[in-house]
Amino acid sequence: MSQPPTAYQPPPAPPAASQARPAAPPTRPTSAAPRHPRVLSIAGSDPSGGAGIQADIKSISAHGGYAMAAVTALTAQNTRGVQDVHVPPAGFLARQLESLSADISIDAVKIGMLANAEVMDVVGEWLAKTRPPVVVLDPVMVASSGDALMREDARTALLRLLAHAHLATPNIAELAVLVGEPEAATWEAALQQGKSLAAAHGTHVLVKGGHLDGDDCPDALLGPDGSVEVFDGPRVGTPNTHGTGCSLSAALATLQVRTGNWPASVRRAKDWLTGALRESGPLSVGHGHGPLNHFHELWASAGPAGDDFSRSLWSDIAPQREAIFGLAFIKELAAGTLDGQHFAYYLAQDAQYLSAYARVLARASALAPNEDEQRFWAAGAQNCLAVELSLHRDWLSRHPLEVAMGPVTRHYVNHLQAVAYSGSYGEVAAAVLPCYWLYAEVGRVLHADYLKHDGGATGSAHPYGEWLQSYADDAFAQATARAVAIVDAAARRGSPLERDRMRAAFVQSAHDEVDFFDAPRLYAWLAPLARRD
Ligand SMILES: Nc1ncnc2c1ncn2[C@@H]1O[C@H](COP(=O)(O)OP(=O)(O)OP(=O)(O)O)[C@@H](O)[C@H]1O
Ligand SMILES: Cc1ncc(CO)c(N)n1
Repeated sequence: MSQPPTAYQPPPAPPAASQARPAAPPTRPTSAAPRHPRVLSIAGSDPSGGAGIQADIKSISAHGGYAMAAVTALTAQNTRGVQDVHVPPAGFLARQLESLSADISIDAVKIGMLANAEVMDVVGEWLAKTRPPVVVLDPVMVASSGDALMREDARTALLRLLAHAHLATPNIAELAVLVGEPEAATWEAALQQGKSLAAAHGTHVLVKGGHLDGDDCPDALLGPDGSVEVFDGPRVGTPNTHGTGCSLSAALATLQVRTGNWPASVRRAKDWLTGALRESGPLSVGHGHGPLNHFHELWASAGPAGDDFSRSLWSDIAPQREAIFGLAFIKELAAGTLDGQHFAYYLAQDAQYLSAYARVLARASALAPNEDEQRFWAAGAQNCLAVELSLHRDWLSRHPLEVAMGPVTRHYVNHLQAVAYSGSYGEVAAAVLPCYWLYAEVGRVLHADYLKHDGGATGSAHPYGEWLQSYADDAFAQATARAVAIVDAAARRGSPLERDRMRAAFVQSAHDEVDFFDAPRLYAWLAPLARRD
């Protein structure tokens, strides 16, 4: 049997000591590898998108390749099984393949479902002429559902095709058909069959343990020289195994262009596949064997879309939001029964806080990536100083109490200043957000409550009515919405690590907001000691 056509130089014989687990040499120099390998899938169509060319395109793309597809057959199938197969004339497949090789450099080919011997021979002839540097043959005969995808009389044509492949990836059943033996009942028996196939056809064979029982799901790479390398992996408890073989072989073809090393390609592809099985649940496709999540890595690291990030922040601080409305300070403020000393302490601390907060907003303004956001934060800083401080001074003039910065205010301000000093723009924006957002929320709820109970009266009956009325302010609600949108935009631009830091800064500030409302209960009694005349 002739060696498959390949672009690489034959490797030197491995030293005797490494005979048991030889490291396969690179099939091509990595430095020559294209940034986006151009990978052709020659396979059948699975309209449900989990197997066949649809899976191959996703798998190639997930590994950074440019995917192409020449369709060998149309199947009518879903996650429950294959209902029908239509095979277009083999001559037209030949036309597709010729069109591609006439124009495009093909770095790797993955071969999947070939419905009959004529189709196999067309592919074999094209491979013999084109000699792509990487050819992976997945000898698709039956799908996970057990439905036959290839007629038995095509077996010999498939064996002929093996001569053009660098790697074959049969499952246990397909392996048995290829070696002409009964299906292996054990992993060891499967390895023996893989060894003899690799030796007989001068190619690498990946024996896959997917169809065996056990907690593990090993695969093994058998070299034409008798080498055996086993790749352990956990068995993922999921019914979503539709297209595992297609996806694995397409990933291997793509990775091999980059690594030039089959064991390295198998290790990476297997780890990726395990993750794709683990993360398959959220896709919710069909009622049978659902598809894998080909893009689980990309989607996990992709920036959150729209307002997804701020929504998740808001739900992260659900306990803090609940805690605020359970505080005696908030309940008594709403009811008008709050101790005047507590209220005065709160106002005095708020004045202290706002002056420090204005500096942190000024820092956000300094870091802002555009003039719009620069202006927004600068206006916020100005507003804190000009409007809110004067409001509090008016109140404080009627509640003459001046205290030094209390421990809770100090804690909150320290956190904000630390982020302002060393954090990114996104972190600063996230750290200042709870002050806007929780204040707006508390204002909205207390104001609505106040209107309900006092019927929108002037507030003379309610000792804090005037203050509560000023609390819910449309302009402030708008500024809050803008701050939320800014944080979402920063999260989209940021890395996963930065988003984690933004979240941590945000949650810490929300904690501090709760404590801030609770501080009068704990520290107002100290205030007279700090009174300055
Ligand atoms: N439940 C599982 N957990 C982890 N890995 C699995 C699981 N099932 C299959 N695999 C892995 O998926 C890959 C494909 O193996 P499998 O034996 O299922 O191939 P196949 O039968 O050709 O696939 P297909 O179902 O697409 O025809 C192998 O790497 C195998 O180890
Ligand atoms: C088109 C096609 N190819 C391969 C498989 C094997 O999973 C399938 N189910 N459908």
